[in-house]
Parts: sequence; structure tokens; C-alpha cells
Amino acid sequence: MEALASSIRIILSSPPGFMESSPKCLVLRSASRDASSSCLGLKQRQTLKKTSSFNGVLQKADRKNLGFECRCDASETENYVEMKKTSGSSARRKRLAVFVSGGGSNFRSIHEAIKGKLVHGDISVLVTDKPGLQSFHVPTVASMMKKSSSEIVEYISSQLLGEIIAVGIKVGCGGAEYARDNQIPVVVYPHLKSSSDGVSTSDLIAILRKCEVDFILLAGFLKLIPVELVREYPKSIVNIHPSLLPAFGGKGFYGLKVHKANSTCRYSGPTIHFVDENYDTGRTLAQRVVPVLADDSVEDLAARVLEQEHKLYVEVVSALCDDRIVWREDGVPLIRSKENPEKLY
Ligand SMILES: Nc1nc2c(c(=O)[nH]1)N[C@@H](CN(C=O)c1ccc(C(=O)N[C@@H](CCC(=O)O)C(=O)O)cc1)CN2
Ligand SMILES: NCC(=O)N[C@@H]1O[C@H](COP(=O)([O-])[O-])[C@@H](O)[C@H]1O
Repeated sequence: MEALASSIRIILSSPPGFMESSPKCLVLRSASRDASSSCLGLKQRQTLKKTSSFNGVLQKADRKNLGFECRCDASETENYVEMKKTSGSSARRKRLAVFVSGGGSNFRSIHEAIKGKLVHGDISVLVTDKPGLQSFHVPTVASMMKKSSSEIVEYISSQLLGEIIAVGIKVGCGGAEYARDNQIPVVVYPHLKSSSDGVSTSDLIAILRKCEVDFILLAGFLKLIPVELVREYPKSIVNIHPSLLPAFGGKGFYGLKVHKANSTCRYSGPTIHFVDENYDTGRTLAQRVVPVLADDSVEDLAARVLEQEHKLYVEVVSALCDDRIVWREDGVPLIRSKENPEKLY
């Protein structure tokens, strides 16, 4: 029982971005992260709901995503005036959609660069394949927590003000939480067959158009972007991959799996590429090289690559927002240097 108590903390309030809870609703934040989720930064929250209309509440919460107003920063208006003064053009700041599935550290570093005025764009919407709240039966929660149902019921009953009707787990991701904490609208995509969550590709395209999104940034997003979306945003979707493509790319190569495969080499590093309809086969735009050290663990290598990812993605997004991407006649995309406009790299 102590082990269970140590891995679950009870929060008797609704954290921001969480649906309103009834007096009998507890939010239990589980600190436990199993191996399969470690690369996704998966956090689990458990919610107890006295009502049987749990899914109804979920659907209402998720319907908000479809009706949300696209975000238009006050700062954006202010910067727009600034750009009009300096450039004399009526070009507005670029609008970005970021797609995540996990911890969202690349998303956060881009957002921080925007706040630090290193990137002259704005994030209008965050898209994630991780749904909001989901309701599970107690036995399912028990198997997720690797406990018996009676242990789950006994522990939670000991903490509860009333009896248990259902237990819900919030299977979210750090990126979505960061977005909610920073008032960035969150859309769940793709539509999940298992529940009412998520929008269809055509709905997503409509939302992105409504938000006047210029560029889509994939940052740890683990689903294949369908050809309809790729065609809707030609030369406007980029992805970051944690190896020097074409090495260790393609289906099955994501998260720590990439670093495990790469650990047999002497060098690694992030690649940012334009997205086509297949995994990791689009035109490479930028790369950075890091050494693979003899005594590196997979996690050591992942951390070294991730540090360079954050820097490289900010550099690339800055170039995208400044219209500094140049397509060579053979179809190779290059970046025009900010400091020396004569220089392409
Ligand atoms: N059309 C494209 N979609 C996506 C691309 C792309 O280049 N073109 N890049 C990926 C990101 N990625 C590598 O950078 C990548 C992500 C996921 C996979 C993968 O094998 N996924 C599994 C499912 C994993 C899960 O759902 O947990 C699979 O498809 O079986 C490979 C590469 C994003 N989308
Ligand atoms: N093939 C896709 C892939 O493996 N992407 C990788 O997922 C991680 C997401 O981290 P983050 O959520 O902290 O940005 C990053 O290392 C990114 O390169």
C-alpha cells in the first residue's frame, strides 16, 4: 500500500485546463512513469467522478477544442506595428502550429524563444494525439498501475469522501499541459476510434486555416501526417528527428529507439527536414553533429542530441518566420544567414 501511496498524490482541486470537478471528484496525480512512456514524458492523473455521465463530461470538455477561438497575442499586434515600421511591408508575423506527442521540450524551447523575441512568429495552436481525460474501469487502471483492483479500490476508498463509481486516467503529455498553462489552444488529432476524442483530418485542416497557420512544426509527434495535410501545406511542414538522416529514420524509429540504434556509431545529431507523405524522407533543411562517446548510455546520447535539437529548431523556426528559406534549383532547401544575407547554408 505504501508503494501505491508513494506513487500517487492527491490534488483536491481542478488544475488549470482540467475539467471542473464535482465536490466528490478527486484528481490523483500519479508520478509513476513506466518505461514505455518515459520518452513521451507521460504523466497520469486519476480522476474519480461520482457521475455515470463521465464520458458526457469528457465530450463536453473536448467539444471546447472544436469551438475554441484561435489565439491572437496582444504582442502579435504590437510586433505587427513594429514590423510595418521597419520593413514597410504589410507582412504579418508568421503563425505556427506545433504537433507533439510527449514531453514537448522542443515546443517549450520554441515558445520561450518567441517570448524572448528570438523568433518573430506566434504559436496559434498545439496539436497532440494524446487525448484529454479518459475514463477507465478500475481493473484497467489496476493493470496500468501494475496493482490489483482491490488494492486500487482499497487505497482510493481510504482517501475518498464517498464511494467509487469510476476511475479516470488523464493520459496526456507535457506539451499539452504546457500549452494549457500558456493559454495556447489544444486540439486532439487524429480522431481516436477508442473514444470520442480527436478531430478528423478535414476538421484539423479547417482549424489550421481558421487560425491562418503558415507553418506546421512536428516536435516529437508520433503519428504519420496524412498526404491530405502534406498537400495542404506544401514546403510548410517541418519535423525534427533525433539522428543524422537518412540514418536511423523511418517507421519504428522514434524516441529512445533511435538513440539505441545510433549508439553503435561515432556521431549522431538532430535533423530538421521538410515533411512528405512518408516518415523521414522529406528534404533535409538543417543538421547538427554530436559525438557518440564510448561510455554513453542511451539516455546520455539522447540528452546530448536533445540539447542540440532545442538550439537547431529555434534557428530553423526563426528562419521560417523571417522568410529566410531559399529553395535551390535542384530542390534543396537552404537557410539564408541572418547575420550575413549573402551567405546560404
Ligand atoms: N508524413 C509524415 N509524418 C510524420 C513524419 C514524416 O516525416 N512524414 N515524421 C514523424 C516523426 N517521426 C520521425 O521523425 C516518426 C514518428 C513516429 C514513427 C513511428 O514509427 N510511429 C509508430 C507509432 C508510434 C505510436 O503511435 O506510439 C508507427 O507508425 O507504427 C516514425 C517516425 C511524424 N509524422
Ligand atoms: N522520430 C520522431 C522522434 O523520435 N522525435 C523525437 O522525439 C523527441 C521529442 O521530445 P520533446 O517532446 O521533448 O520535444 C525529440 O528528441 C525528437 O527528436
